[in-house]
Amino acid sequence: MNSDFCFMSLRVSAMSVFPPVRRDRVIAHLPQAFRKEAAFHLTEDFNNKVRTACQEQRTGTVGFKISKVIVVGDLAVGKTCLINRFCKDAFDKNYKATIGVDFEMERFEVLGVPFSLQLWDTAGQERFKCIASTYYRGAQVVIIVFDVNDIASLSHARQWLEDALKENDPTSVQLFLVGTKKDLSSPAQYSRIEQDALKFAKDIHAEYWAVSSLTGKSSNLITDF
Ligand SMILES: Nc1nc2c(ncn2[C@@H]2O[C@H](COP(=O)(O)OP(=O)(O)OP(=O)(O)O)[C@@H](O)[C@H]2O)c(=O)[nH]1
Repeated sequence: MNSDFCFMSLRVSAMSVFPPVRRDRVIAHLPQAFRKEAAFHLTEDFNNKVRTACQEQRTGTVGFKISKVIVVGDLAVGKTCLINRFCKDAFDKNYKATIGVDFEMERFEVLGVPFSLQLWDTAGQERFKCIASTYYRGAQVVIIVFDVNDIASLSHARQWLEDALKENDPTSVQLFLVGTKKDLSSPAQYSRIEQDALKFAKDIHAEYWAVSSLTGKSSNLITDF
């Protein structure tokens, strides 16, 4: 079978299997950073080159683009809740440890181009680390999660980063440092840990976010990938 035909039938069958992209997954404007001190960009909107490239891809034969995202960090810092808030707009207050890894897929449309994220939720518990780390390879994005109420979880972030980068090319991976459970900290407590978090994020060239999966505040960070 001719390869163009193959591609077309794949595309048609994929279109008939998947429902339309959710309205809030249609990205027409460049999402803004949480803190300008640790951000990937400070521009207001997509670069014209990006817009042109997307326009060309929209009419061309480019298929579905997929990025792999791995979410790492200490146990119970809130990795699963972060993903559940983003993917299902849900929050569960009962802790259920991730065993090995879990997986979610989210579809987007960025400037008219189909785009999917594979989100790999990894276990923070030491005894599952070995299994989880076998899924690190091939990541385009690493999200290192810490609890803004637990300074130790921030100090362990460097080790999580090193482990994730052992399996990936450090020059082609985008990093996010995400503080969770912001609803549990007072403004004074939060601003103390934020200084350290921003310093670390700048040091490793990560974009910094602080979120609450309970309230849903700022948990749209993933649209920023
Ligand atoms: N108040 C509050 N609690 C949270 C938040 N995020 C997570 N939690 C709670 O923290 C606990 C752990 O959350 P999980 O998301 O399961 O943590 P995890 O990092 O995935 O844990 P492991 O799978 O063991 O690595 C649960 O009881 C959650 O309800 C948050 O933003 N605010």
